[in-house]
Amino acid sequence: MYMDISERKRGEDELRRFRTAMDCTDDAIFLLNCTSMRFVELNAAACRMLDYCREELLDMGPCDITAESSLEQMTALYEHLKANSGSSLSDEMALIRKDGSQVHVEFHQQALQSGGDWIIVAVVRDISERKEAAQRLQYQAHHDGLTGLPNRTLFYDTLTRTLQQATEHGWTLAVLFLDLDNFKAVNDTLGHGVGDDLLVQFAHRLLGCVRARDTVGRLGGDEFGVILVTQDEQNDAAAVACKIREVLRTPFVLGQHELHVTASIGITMHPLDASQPDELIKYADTAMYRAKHAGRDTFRFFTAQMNVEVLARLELEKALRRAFENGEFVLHYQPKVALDSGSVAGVEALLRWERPGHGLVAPDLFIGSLEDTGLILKVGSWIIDQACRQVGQWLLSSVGRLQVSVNVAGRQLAEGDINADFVAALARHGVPPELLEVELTESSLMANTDRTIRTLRDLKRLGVHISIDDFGTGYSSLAYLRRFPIDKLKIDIAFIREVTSNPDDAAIVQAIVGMAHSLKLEVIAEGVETAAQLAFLKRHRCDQVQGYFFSRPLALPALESLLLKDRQMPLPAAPTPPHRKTLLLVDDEANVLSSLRRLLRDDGYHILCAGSAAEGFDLLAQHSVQVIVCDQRMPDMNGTEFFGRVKEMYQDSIRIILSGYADLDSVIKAVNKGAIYRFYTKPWDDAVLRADLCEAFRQHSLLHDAEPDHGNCACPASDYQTGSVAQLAQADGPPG
Ligand SMILES: Nc1nc2c(ncn2[C@@H]2O[C@H](COP(=O)(O)O[C@H]3[C@@H](O)[C@H](n4cnc5c(=O)[nH]c(N)nc54)O[C@@H]3COP(=O)(O)O)[C@@H](O)[C@H]2O)c(=O)[nH]1
Repeated sequence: MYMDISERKRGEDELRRFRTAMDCTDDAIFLLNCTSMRFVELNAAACRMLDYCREELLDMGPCDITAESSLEQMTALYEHLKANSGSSLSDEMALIRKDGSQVHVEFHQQALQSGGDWIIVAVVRDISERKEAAQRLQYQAHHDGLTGLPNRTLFYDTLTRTLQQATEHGWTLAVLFLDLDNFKAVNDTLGHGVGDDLLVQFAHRLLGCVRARDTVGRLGGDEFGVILVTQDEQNDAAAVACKIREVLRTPFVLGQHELHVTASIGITMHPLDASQPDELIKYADTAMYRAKHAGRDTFRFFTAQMNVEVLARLELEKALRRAFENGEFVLHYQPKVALDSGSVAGVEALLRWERPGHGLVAPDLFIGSLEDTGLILKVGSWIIDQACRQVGQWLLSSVGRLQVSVNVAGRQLAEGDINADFVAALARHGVPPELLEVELTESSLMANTDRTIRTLRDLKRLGVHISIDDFGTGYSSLAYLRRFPIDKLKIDIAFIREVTSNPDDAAIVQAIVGMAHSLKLEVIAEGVETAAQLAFLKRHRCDQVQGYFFSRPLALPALESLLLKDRQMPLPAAPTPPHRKTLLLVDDEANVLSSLRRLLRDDGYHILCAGSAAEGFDLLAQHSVQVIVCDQRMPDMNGTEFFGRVKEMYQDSIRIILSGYADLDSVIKAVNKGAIYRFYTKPWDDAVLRADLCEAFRQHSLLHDAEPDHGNCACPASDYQTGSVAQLAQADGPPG
């Protein structure tokens, strides 16, 4: 039996001719069945392009070789081509080779109907070289061919973009303009080849001075630009400028030449100096010229004030580095006094700098710089060692046991190892740990909490005492502070200054003492300067005080002579016993005070006189006063304001205004607030005033004494009926 196979042979011949024709082109050709989404035919160029063999590709679909499109996107595209059969679609995309690498292609696709099926014919051309060439051109147009840095055009574009972001996010930017000093001489004497090498090496060093997000560009010749996103405005910019100067200290090796090169740097700030890119670059250029005129190898800000500030800071930092090496730091000591006994309970070590040509410099002027530069780590360790050494020497001398507290700065706590410092110093000087105390501010505790807790627990285990300095200013609650193993709170000086006259401060101090004691913590008050503050603090059970009232911080010899003379400090006399009837008269006119004193001298009162409201507050802090008579018009504070405060701080007192004129408004307000018990106008009626004072003391005694006074007043009108002498009387009886 014979079969006619001529038809089949013709078909095979056609297919062979078709494949041969397809293989003749360098473009890859893919035929895809739209229903199966599989390739049904492809040419040798397709296999070469993607590095697959024909059989592998015939087992794959378009999604297996494209980097960017999903099946849904492909299907949608093919539906579009089917609907527009006859028209073709061209685009560029990336295909994935067998090894995962990508090849950039340009393709033309068309949909053809074949029987019941739709076939997509894709002709694909490798355009990698063209793309790379375009990219190369683009790069060359924006980069400096010698150093590879962004050129002026790209630097400008980058600055424009960064300025937009800075405006959106409220950042500050610094633009640095750098020019190599004497570069022309290098070119002229050593040749341009050496000059080029120098520029390349300089560019590398420059890149090492900035963070990844900053931009370094070559603006032309030996001029370079830097864009910095700053956090601390001029300090960041100055720090980078210093770093650049520092990296230039190492000589450049150029062939057989070794060159010392410096740069002049100008700095502008956005938004301070300008907000437009060309202005910022121009001003930085101007500032760079100022740096050149200042002698080269330096930097200048465009704004003169910044130069003053930054240069002064840098000068200070340089001097501080020398100070440590030259042993210019010393410790002074300020006594802390126990309020139950009056004895010196310990001393605080306070850093001082004996700066040549400047005398003794207070720490407020340099502690910040020690922290900024990180020098505080070395100086802080030295302070701990010095304090332990001193305690050890005292133990061996007639001074004997004395606790020393040491301030520890935030950065020291966060980055140093104060525990190791104490372990080493205590051992070195043979000192019992309980004779050392650390003072830490609330704010330094708030940062880096976990590490701080570990450090403080270690210190506590060691036996060193822990005190919170400047307490009350750090917005932390006592509940928060309980996480730290604290022994003592030091109330900030801000609350002590007006503690005797400001009801808020008085209330805060009382609350701190009360809460601290309930948590078994000791309390010390700092900045105590007056007997009144001292009396107030003693009365409100503060444990210790420190301040100029007893002693300023002293150099070692002065402290030792104080300690050896008498460790007992004079405490204020005990307040007037409450059973004595104490009357406070407050008037700025001395003759009024002496008339009143004369009038009342036989009535059995302990009379205190104050010439101002301020003196009145001081006397109130130091005595138990039951009745106060105050003038209304006084220069420092009027009577009603005075009594408004007194009412909050000494609620039991009975308060009487004696006025030469009637400012009825404020008096009525004060009466209604319960701040005033009686109001008299001058001249007063002697008998009435005496009788009323007598009654006021009686009322006070009735309300507040365990054993009320039943009338031992010497006043002739002691049986006088209350109320009848008052021009104005408060509505709801005596305050209390
Ligand atoms: N990290 C470190 N900080 C230290 C160190 N030594 C000091 N300091 C801190 O510097 C700040 C200023 O200290 P100083 O100039 O020594 O002032 C202290 C006292 O002189 C001052 N003081 C004391 N009594 C009074 C007073 O009655 N009135 C008044 N106006 N000032 C007074 O207070 C300062 C002590 O403060 P404190 O530490 O909070 O107890 C200061 O913040 C120091 O902490 C150090 O070695 N390391």
